[in-house]
Amino acid sequence: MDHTVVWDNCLQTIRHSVDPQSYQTWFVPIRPVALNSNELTIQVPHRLFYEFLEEHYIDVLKLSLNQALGTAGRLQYRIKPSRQPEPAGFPHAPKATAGKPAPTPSNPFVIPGMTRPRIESNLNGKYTFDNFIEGDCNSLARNAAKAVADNPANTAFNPLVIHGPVGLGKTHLLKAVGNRIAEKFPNKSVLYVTTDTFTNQLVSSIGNNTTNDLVNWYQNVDVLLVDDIQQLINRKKTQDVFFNLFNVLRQNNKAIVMTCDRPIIELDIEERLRSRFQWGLTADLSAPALETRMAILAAKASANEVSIPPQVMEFICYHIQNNIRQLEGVLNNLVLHRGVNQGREIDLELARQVLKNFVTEINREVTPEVIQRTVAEYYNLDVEKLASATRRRHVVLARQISMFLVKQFTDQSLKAIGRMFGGRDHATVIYSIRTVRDLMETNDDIKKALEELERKIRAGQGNATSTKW
Ligand SMILES: Nc1ncnc2c1ncn2[C@@H]1O[C@H](COP(=O)(O)OP(=O)(O)OP(=O)(O)O)[C@@H](O)[C@H]1O
Repeated sequence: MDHTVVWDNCLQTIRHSVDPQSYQTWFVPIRPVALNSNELTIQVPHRLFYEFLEEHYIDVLKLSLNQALGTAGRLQYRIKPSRQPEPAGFPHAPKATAGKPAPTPSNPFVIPGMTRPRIESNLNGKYTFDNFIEGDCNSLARNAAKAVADNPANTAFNPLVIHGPVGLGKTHLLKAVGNRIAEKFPNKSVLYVTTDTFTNQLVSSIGNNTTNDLVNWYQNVDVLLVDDIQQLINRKKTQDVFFNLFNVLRQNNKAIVMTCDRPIIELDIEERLRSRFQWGLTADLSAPALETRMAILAAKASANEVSIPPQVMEFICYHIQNNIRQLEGVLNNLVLHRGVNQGREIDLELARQVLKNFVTEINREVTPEVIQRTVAEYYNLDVEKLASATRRRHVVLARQISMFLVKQFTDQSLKAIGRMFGGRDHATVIYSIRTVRDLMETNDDIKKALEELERKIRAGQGNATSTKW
């Protein structure tokens, strides 16, 4: 068996163990290069690849190697040498004519009458990798962006395209690349531009007959950061000019990072441009999980020196799920309300008030019915079972936990609680509450279940009071 056959066999296993996007991103670019007895050497395009594989796919790689070479199989990585020849047919950069220096291009960012180029304000240092919270939803994009920022002249991800829906941090990452490069490599020229701005510059350059100047000027940048390339759609002339610029920059080993609100494959632009955008790495951002949203909100609150109690934070993040900009909007409104109300504490009531402007549906108050429903759902029971006479163990436990939670979350009397659980007397309710308290001390599973239930109840409701256990 030679190395290609072994690697093909490995890929068979890997393909069944990872999702198609990860397979495409992390395994298709790998090349097998050698097999020495039981040691397979694979070539990866970049150090980040190696680190990412080791961090996220080591088990899959081991499994595939075991199956291909047996348990003695070993894997060796080799990093691809950085300078690669361009793909065939790649257009060459226009060169200055021999003997004549290339004309000094004019800066399209300079507004007549202004001495400072506007480009400065586009990278004001606000967005960095440090204040970008990492989660499963964004770790590929963040790591790839950081790899480009750490080594812009030699990046294997050229272009890097970050795509994802509104408000999930595309611009933040793009600017973080720029800010980091500006800090680490002050001699490199970094340019952040939105596709709209580029189009506007192009339109006015056409009017002034200075399109060549514009393109020449852009060719001088070392790192081009282009936001919102979906704005290329239906702009034929911008696509043409951008196509040439892209080719020249890439051929000169200049890094290009772009953002898009959709995957490149769905971008309705000229095929030649789309295929070039696919040469590098495409990394997506997806909606963050509750924990990541909480971490983001906590970081933003702390940056604004605002203190938000954890249950209020959870309540907010439970309701704002798909857009971090909205999360920031809620935070800003809370700060505003707090100011207007002379330093009022940020509590659930205030959060509820503010959230009404952001989401159409805020869950109802905590009632015994809500608690019963939450517990029944958690234990996969019909809610009626909680009030029934059945003595089956898991139903009894769910019933006792429900009584306990109703006592914690509401003002219901023991007698009233007994009534709502099938007419039980108050001694039974007391016994149930004690039992649950004891179980919490001695049984980790029950403790976890109660924490989870409490979280669900708080997160789903607007006015839960804090529990007393
Ligand atoms: N993981 C994160 N950590 C910290 N802040 C984040 C994170 N994700 C998003 N944000 C913040 O959310 C706000 C919106 O992000 P950004 O403007 O980058 O979104 P976008 O994806 O470019 O949106 P659009 O498609 O509307 O342009 C920013 O203030 C950004 O700092």
